[in-house]
Formats: sequence, C-alpha cells, structure tokens
Amino acid sequence: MAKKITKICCIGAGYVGGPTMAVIAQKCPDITVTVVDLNQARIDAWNDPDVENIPIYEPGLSDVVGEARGRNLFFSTDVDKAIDEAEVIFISVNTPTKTYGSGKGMAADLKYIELCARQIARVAKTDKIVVEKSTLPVRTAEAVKNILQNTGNGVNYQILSNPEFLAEGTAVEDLHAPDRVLIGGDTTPEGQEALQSLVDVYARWVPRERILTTNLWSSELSKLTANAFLAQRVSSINALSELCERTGADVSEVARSIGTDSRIGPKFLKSSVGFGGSCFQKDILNLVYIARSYGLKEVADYWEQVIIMNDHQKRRFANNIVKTLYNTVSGKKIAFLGWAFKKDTNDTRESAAIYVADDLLHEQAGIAVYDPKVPAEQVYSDLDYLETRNSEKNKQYVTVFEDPYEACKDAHAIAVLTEWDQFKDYDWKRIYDGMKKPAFIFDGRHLLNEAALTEIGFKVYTIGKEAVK
Ligand SMILES: NC(=O)c1ccc[n+]([C@@H]2O[C@H](COP(=O)([O-])OP(=O)(O)OC[C@H]3O[C@@H](n4cnc5c(N)ncnc54)[C@H](O)[C@@H]3O)[C@@H](O)[C@H]2O)c1
Ligand SMILES: O=c1ccn([C@@H]2O[C@H](COP(=O)(O)OP(=O)(O)O[C@H]3O[C@H](CO)[C@@H](O)[C@H](O)[C@H]3O)[C@@H](O)[C@H]2O)c(=O)[nH]1
Repeated sequence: MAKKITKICCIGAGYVGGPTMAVIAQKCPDITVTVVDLNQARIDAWNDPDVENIPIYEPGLSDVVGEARGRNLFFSTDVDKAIDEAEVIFISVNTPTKTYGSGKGMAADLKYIELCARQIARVAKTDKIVVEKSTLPVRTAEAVKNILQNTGNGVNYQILSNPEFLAEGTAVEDLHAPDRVLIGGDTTPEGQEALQSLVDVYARWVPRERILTTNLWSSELSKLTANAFLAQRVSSINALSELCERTGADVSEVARSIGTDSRIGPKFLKSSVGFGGSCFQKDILNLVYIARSYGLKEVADYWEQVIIMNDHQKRRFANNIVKTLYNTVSGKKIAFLGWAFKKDTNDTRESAAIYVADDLLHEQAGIAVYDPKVPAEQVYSDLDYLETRNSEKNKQYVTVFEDPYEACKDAHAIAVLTEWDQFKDYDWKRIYDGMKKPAFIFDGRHLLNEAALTEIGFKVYTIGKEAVK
C-alpha cells in the first residue's frame, strides 16, 4: 500500500513551480502545498493580496491561486521549514545553459539542483520522496541520490523523476488536462511504492491511463526528447518557409496539406520568426552535449541542426527587413508588435524579438516596441543581457510604448514578432495613415490578414510566402 501524501513542498516558485503546485493544491484540498523560493520579491508577489498581481501571467492562473491560497497553498522563503515538514519535495529550480567552464554554452547548469539536494540532506530528519520536476540531463538522479544518501543521518530518500510538459500561455489548461503525466522511479519495491504515492496524487484529477510510469532514466530522457521533437517540427517547417518564399508556394498551405496526414498531424507546423522560450534551445543544446559526451557525433550533429536552422530563421527575418527597406534601416523607425516569445505570456526568455532587435540595432535602426504584457524594464534587460552594446545605447535606440498606435506612428515598417490576438483587430487604416510611405509590414507570425492590409496600401511580407514585389 503506497503511503498517502499530506504535505508537499516545492523548491522554486517560477513558471513551473508556481502553476503546477497551485493546481495540485486546487485539486487536492487535503494536501498542504508550500512553495518556497530564495527570491523574496517573487514570493511577495505570489502572496500579494490582489491575486491579479501574482508574478506570472497565465490565463486562468489567478483564479486557481485565489481558490487555494491560504487554504492549503502557501508561498514562503523559509526553505528549511518547508523541507523539514514535507513528505514529498519537488525540485523545480532553474537549469539554464552553462555560461562558464566546461560545457559552456551547451550543458545544463546543475548548480541550483545540487544546492537543493545539499539543503535537503542538511535539513531532513524524516524519510522523504524527492521529485525532480526541473528538466534535467539523463542520469542526474544518480548524482542527487549520491548527495542525499551520503549524509549518514539515517534518513531514507526515494528519488522520482516527474518532468513537466506544460506550455506557457496554456499552463493551467495543460495542468488540468495533461496529455500525460510521466513519473520515473527506481525499480526496487521502495522505489515503486514512492512512485505509487505520487501516481495517487495525480490520479485525483488525471485519468489513470494518462499517468505513465517508467524507470528514472527513461523519464529524464523523455523530457529532452519531447522538446527536441517539438522544436524539430518548427525548424522543419521554417526550413520549408524559405523555400516557399522562393518558389511561390505558401507555407501555411503546405502545412495544412501535410498536417492532414494522420501520421504527421496538424500541430506544431506553424512557420514563424523562430521558436523562443526558456526550454527548446536549452534542452536541445543539452541533448547535443550529452550525445557528444558519449562520443555520438552523428546524433549530436543531427539535433544541433534544429538550433542552427532556428538561428538562421531569426537572422533572415531581420535581414529581409533591411533588404526590403532599400538596404538601410539606419535612422528609420521599426515598430515591433510583440516582445514575448509567444502569446498569452509575459515571458520573454529567448524570444525571437530580442535577436531580431539586436540585428536591426547593428544596422542603427530605431526600434519602437509594444507588447501588451511585457514591461519596458524587461525589454531593456533582455537587450542588456546580450552585452552587444551598453545600456545607454539600448535606451537611446529602443523605445517601449504603452499604446500600439503610438508605437507605429511615423514608423517605416512594422514587424509582428508575437501572435497576440489583439493585433488582428487594430484599426489598420489608422495605423497606415500615421506611417511613412511606403508602409511595410513584416508578419513573422502569419497573424494578419494580408489581403485586407494590401488593400489599405501596406506592402506586406508574410513569412513563408512570396516576398513583396
Ligand atoms: N518554463 C516552462 O514552461 C517549463 C516547462 C517545463 C519544464 N521547465 C523546467 O522547469 C525548471 C524550472 O523552470 P522555470 O521556468 O520555472 O524557472 P524559473 O527561473 O521561472 O524559476 C525557478 C525558481 O527557482 C528559484 N531557485 C533557484 N535555486 C533555488 C534554491 N536553491 N532554493 C530556492 N529557490 C531557488 C529561483 O529563484 C526561481 O524563482 C527548469 O528546469 C525548466 O527547464 C520549464
Ligand atoms: O507551430 C509552432 C509552435 C510553436 N512555435 C514557437 O515555439 C516556441 C515554443 O512554443 P511552445 O512549445 O508552445 O511553448 P513553451 O512554453 O516553450 O513549451 C515548450 O517547452 C516547455 C518547457 O520544457 C514544455 O514543457 C512544453 O511541452 C513545450 O511545448 C514559441 O516561440 C512558439 O511561438 C512556432 O513557431 N510554431
């Protein structure tokens, strides 16, 4: 009989820890869920009396938090206390690409994971189930186990891998009705018992047949593999988008045509200015690094091509703006509609917009940004992070607007970088009247009605369609 869980702690109150724990607390009112983080400001925001001010924008999330917070969902910076009291500890801290030392630019930086493991080892006095929620290289559980089991204080640990598959912008929907929940554990009886305890938590709202159980290594590797396959589809359709632009084929028609083949399927075939987000690039680089470290050159090269194609797509979008605007954007105003890496999120990590902006700034363009959910400080911090130029220069050439019409006023061109629905409903005649002529639109998201805009007078370039004459 698996032990019934009553107290859960989650280390890391970010894009994954916050929403996943909020949903567990919502669905299991008899389980106390405490989410902890070192970042005081983030925890304060999760505890903000006005639930609309929680630090992550996700449709439906404030309702879930509003329902459970203070009842059985708590946010705190007291990490030791939460570890001490919990039976199950989720580790949901960031695992970014390493920026130093061996594996720099490729491998996952596991220092935050190791710190968590050491903290658990130091604090725990009773047996714990430790769950890897963060995305990790295959065999990380071995290292976590080593750290935990060598403390010699008599505490027994079981390590489970329970990777998260939610996508931002649809996190609550994905958590309420996941395609699957994946849990990996040791094949020993104790491992299987721990695994069953966690299965029982999810089974409160997820149909049993959607809860998959595997060994630890399959679970860890499945997460990297899922992201690699998804990103590969985007790079594949983006590769074809360039060929479409040269041949008169329309990439959205090609995508529709192949997507109706049930073996291919219609999802994740939307050509774009390039995928962004905190996961795809990081996880594929990690996969490439792991393959190289096992000496699997062809395997590594194969997956690396997904990233190479994505970088090419971002760059060629920027190059096309320069080329179309008579080979110079120096001193011209280019309005960016969207900065987030996809719609319905305020997350900008690895957003294509950052790299397109950087390329245009090299060409001395002035950039006017409007995004419904991204504040100005975030835009500047994303550009400063690249360290291409100093902060003053970024501030000098980039202006962030709170009104899209102001952002587009007097612009030579508009670039659509994020597929926010509201962009479709703008008064495009009004925008056209306020712009320099010819007025160009570069739609990197297949969002706008090309025919209607052309009728108004715009010169429209939609990614994956024949270029503007
Ligand atoms: N963002 C996503 O959509 C997504 C989806 C699936 C999986 N993942 C994976 O989940 C993990 C977390 O991603 P995220 O987007 O939530 O990251 P995030 O940066 O939003 O959140 C991580 C949090 O962990 C905190 N933290 C780090 N070390 C800590 C420590 N020792 N003690 C307490 N708190 C600590 C940080 O302060 C931060 O608030 C990553 O491995 C990521 O790859 C992310
Ligand atoms: O047809 C498509 C689909 C997506 N994208 C882009 O790809 C990026 C990633 O989108 P998406 O996967 O929807 O969002 P993420 O929140 O990054 O979610 C991915 O990464 C998460 C973190 O690991 C996983 O949990 C999810 O399953 C996985 O979809 C975004 O820039 C999208 O605009 C396209 O360009 N075309």
